[in-house]
Order: sequence, then structure tokens, then C-alpha cells
Amino acid sequence: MRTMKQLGRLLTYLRTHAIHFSLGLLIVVLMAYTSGIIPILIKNAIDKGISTGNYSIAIYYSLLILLFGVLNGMFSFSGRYLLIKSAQYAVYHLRMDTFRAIQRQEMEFFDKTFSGQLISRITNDTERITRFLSFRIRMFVYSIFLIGISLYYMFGMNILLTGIALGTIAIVVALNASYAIKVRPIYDRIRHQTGTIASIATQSIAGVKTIKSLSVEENIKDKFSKENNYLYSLNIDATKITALYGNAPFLVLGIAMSVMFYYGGMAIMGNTLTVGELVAFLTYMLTLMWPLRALGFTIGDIQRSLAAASRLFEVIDSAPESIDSPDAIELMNPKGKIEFKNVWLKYHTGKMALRGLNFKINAEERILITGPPGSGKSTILKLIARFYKPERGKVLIDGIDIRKIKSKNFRKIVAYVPQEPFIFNRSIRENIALAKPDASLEEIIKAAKTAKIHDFISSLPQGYETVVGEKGVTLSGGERQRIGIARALLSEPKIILLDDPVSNLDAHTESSLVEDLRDILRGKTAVIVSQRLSLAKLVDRVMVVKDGRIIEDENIKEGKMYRDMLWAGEGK
Ligand SMILES: Nc1ncnc2c1ncn2[C@@H]1O[C@H](COP(=O)(O)OP(=O)(O)OP(=O)(O)O)[C@@H](O)[C@H]1O
Repeated sequence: MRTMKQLGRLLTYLRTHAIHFSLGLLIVVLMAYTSGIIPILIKNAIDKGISTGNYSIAIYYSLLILLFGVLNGMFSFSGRYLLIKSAQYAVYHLRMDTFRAIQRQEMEFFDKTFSGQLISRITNDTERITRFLSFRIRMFVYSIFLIGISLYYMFGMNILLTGIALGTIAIVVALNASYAIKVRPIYDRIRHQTGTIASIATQSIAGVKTIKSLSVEENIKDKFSKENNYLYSLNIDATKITALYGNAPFLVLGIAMSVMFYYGGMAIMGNTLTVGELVAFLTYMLTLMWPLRALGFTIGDIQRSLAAASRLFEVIDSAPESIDSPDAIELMNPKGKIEFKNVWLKYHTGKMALRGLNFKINAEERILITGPPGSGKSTILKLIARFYKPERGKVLIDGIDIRKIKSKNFRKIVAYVPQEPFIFNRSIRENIALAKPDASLEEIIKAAKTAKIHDFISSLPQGYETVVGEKGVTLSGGERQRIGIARALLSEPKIILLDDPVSNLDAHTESSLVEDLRDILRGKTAVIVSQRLSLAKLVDRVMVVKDGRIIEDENIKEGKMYRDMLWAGEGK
């Protein structure tokens, strides 16, 4: 029942190509008919032409065989084309829906799901569905109709020989089905193992600096070699089974044809069968061989392809319909006031990261959140950035629950600069204009100037058009930070959230960024997470978090606690 539902849903993806698809299947039926009729034409050529010495009839049937052969080729081409075209169309939309759904997912989904699995959904699962909708369904329909047509004509000629043919069909299908059952788990392991090897290779390329700095190439090579060895032995196992089963159906066929010869020969002598009919039987056996083999695989594959489809539907269905709630509003002229009201946050691992936080940040106030590692500092920023839903309580901006603000509007008001802004493999201009692709070059330059990265960009050979990231110009940590800041500034946000902006910078780059941040943050509410005291001189207020709770919160100019530390920081 569930399977039929999945199949039905998958077929809805054919949409406008449903006619192509149905026509493709109809052509496949015609193709089965043209294959199934040829042995009968051979029989007539022999019995009505050759045996009676009437050569014009023999030539007539030869021409008919030629005609059906040509038609068969044409049907094979057009059926295949139409089915593949509609399958590709369906899978294109399925892939788009899955990708869009992944993009709509909340942050928690990414915490819980392996990225490799998601990539496999979009690549492997969709590939399997394409194969199912084009190749498997075609083979299934072709085989069933060809077997049906063949049995129909065989019954008309001789019951005993038809019985032998039926027995052969049953044995070959059973053999192939058992082959599929035996070999499939091995192929699954091969696929999984290939993934493991790919992930070791990817990690060893991505982590090359760590590997080289620790001189652990040998260790990584050993791990790779172990997994590679396992893949080798799995492939050998699969080859043994394939070699064994690959020939078994031919043996069965050979035996069946000998038996047919024996009984057929006797029947011809007893005048209950003609030579043409025996030749037709033998031709049927040869014609059916390949569809029979394919059928064994197809039956098992239907279930697996639908399982792939249901994995994709699961990703699609688990994504929220839209990021905004239906009653979402737009915040005009935001002031930038932030408020946490009894906010609790629990990660999917069960970790309670925030425990009942209550605080207010005034418009245009700058605050530094500090505290020991793992205390919940970054989690506070992620909640203001609306990456997670509080377990309990509310986060408000200008008195409005942030969940009620339209996301487009929200992203213009609140900019989040992660610890290591991700640099896409595109030009610097595109990297800065990520959230506002239609931004003019003037706007981009203005943001880059404020982030104090304009001079660096101008010094590059292709300026703003220089491609950065993989295989492009490699940016330093400080340059990445500034590109990230320019990217955030482009939408002129009222609130800016900086997650550990100086953690990866050397002392000199750190002090120049801290200096520049004074200008960058002017007129904005700024929440900065850091353990570096150098940032304390930028802010009006310092909040200390420990174990998900605020343990200190004081105005820097009035408070005592940080004044001492500030001096210590300045003296650094
Ligand atoms: N996505 C997540 N899934 C599960 N647990 C998480 C996640 N992010 C953070 N945590 C856990 O929640 C706690 C608070 O994390 P958070 O990143 O807010 O700390 P932090 O104070 O910013 O730490 P650091 O200074 O080391 O960056 C930590 O124990 C952390 O392991």
C-alpha cells in the first residue's frame, strides 16, 4: 500500500511529460510485439515457403521479418528516448524539490544529518530513480509483454514444448532472483565502502595541513590501505557470485533446448509438430533469454528504487513549508533593541546550552559576551540570528518576537558574521554581494571600504572580479573576516552579531581589526562574542556567561570588574 503511494507520488513528478511517458510505454509494448512475432514469421517462412518449395512465400515472409526487425529497432529507439526524457524531467524536479527542501531546513536538521548522506540523496538516490523510471520500467514492461506474447503463440503450437518453455522461464527467473538476493548486499557494502574511501580521501585532502604538520601521512595511508583492501575483497566476492550465476541460465537454456529438440524431433516424426514450429520454439527460447535475466533484477530493484524515492520524500516532507509563519510581519524603521525573556535552549544531543536567560540590549548599545569555552556564548548569538528555536521563552527585537518577523526583512535587520566566514569559489564582488546580488558596485565598494578591505581588493590583479576560494586566490584569516563583515554590512543592518571575530587572527591583525570595528559598528547594536579582552574597549557593556547562565552583566564605564581587566588588556 505504502509502496503504491510512493510510486504514485513519484509518477506525479512526470507532470507535463506524462504523455511522453505513457507513449514511451505503449511503444515498448509494440516493441515487445515486434520481437514476439518474429519466431512465428520464421515458422511460416519455413512451413509455408521453404518446406513446400514456394519461394515467393519464403521471400514474402523474409521481407516481413526484415520489416518487423526494422520496426523493432525504431520502437526501441523511440521508446527509450521518450522514457529517458520523461524520467530525466521527473528527476530534475525531484532533485530541485529536495535541494530547496534542504535549504529550507532549520539548523537543527543539519546538526542531526550527516552531510555525506544529504549529498548521496541528491546524487545517488536521484540517479537510482532515473534508472528506475527509464530503464527498469522499460525492461519490466517489455519482458512481461514479450513473455505473454511468446507464451500465447507457443500454446497455439504445442502444449508439451510450451510446458518445457514455462519450466525454463521459472528456473531462469528464480536463478536470477536468487543471484540478485545474494549479490545485492555485497553491492550495498561496495557502495558504502566506496563512500568510506571517498570520505578518507576528502578528509585527508581537506586536512592536509594538519596531516603534514603532524607527519602522520603513514598513519592515514595505513587507514586508507585497510579500507581499500576491504573494497578489493568485496569486489572479488561479487565477481565470484557473478561468474557463477552469470553462466547458469545459459546451462539451463542449453538443457531446455536439447529437451525441446528431443521431444520436438519425435513430434515432427509423429506429424504433430512442423519443422517451422520447432525452429519457432527454439527462437523463442533465445529471444526470451535476456528479458528473463533482466526481470529477476527488475523485480528486486522496484522496491529499492521506491525506497530511494521515499528517502527523498522524507527530506522534502521534513522541511517546513516556508520559513515564515503565516502571520509574519515586517519591521519598519528598526531601532535595534534586543530582549531575551526566560530563554532556554536544548540541542538535539540533549545538551541544555542556555538556562533561563533574561536580559535587554538597548538600541545602538555594544555588548561583549564572554565566558569559558562551551558556556553558551555562541548559542546566544545563534538565537538572536534565529538559527534555533528556543526550547522555552522568547527572543524579541524592538519588542517583537523574532519568529514573527518576515525572514527577508529579518535578514536585512540582523547580520551575523561567523567565526570563519565561508568564502565561496566565486569573485570577491559576488562573495560580498551574496545576500544582495543586485547590489551596485558602488554599494559593494562602500561596504568594503567600511570593512577596510577595499585597498586590499584593489591591489589584486582583477580587483573585485578576482576569484577567491578553492583554486582561486587564498585569503588570510583577517581578510576572510573583513570580507565577511563587508558582506554583512551590505544590507545596512541595524544589529550586527560577531562570533569570535579575532580568534583566528595574529596580534597585529587583531588590533587593527579592533580599531576599525569602532567605525564599522557606529550607529548599530552590536553583540560580540569573544574571550579576547582587546574587544572590551570597544563596547559599552560586558556580560559573562557560565554553564548557560549569566553570572555577570555590567556597564563597562560604571562596573568595577572589567575595568581592572581592561587595564590588563591594554597593557597586553
Ligand atoms: N549544534 C550543536 N549541537 C549540539 N550541541 C551544541 C551545538 N552547538 C553547541 N553545542 C554545545 O552547547 C554548549 C554551548 O556551546 P557554545 O558554542 O554556545 O559555547 P561557547 O561559549 O560559544 O564556546 P566557545 O567559546 O568554545 O566557542 C557546548 O557544550 C557545546 O558543545
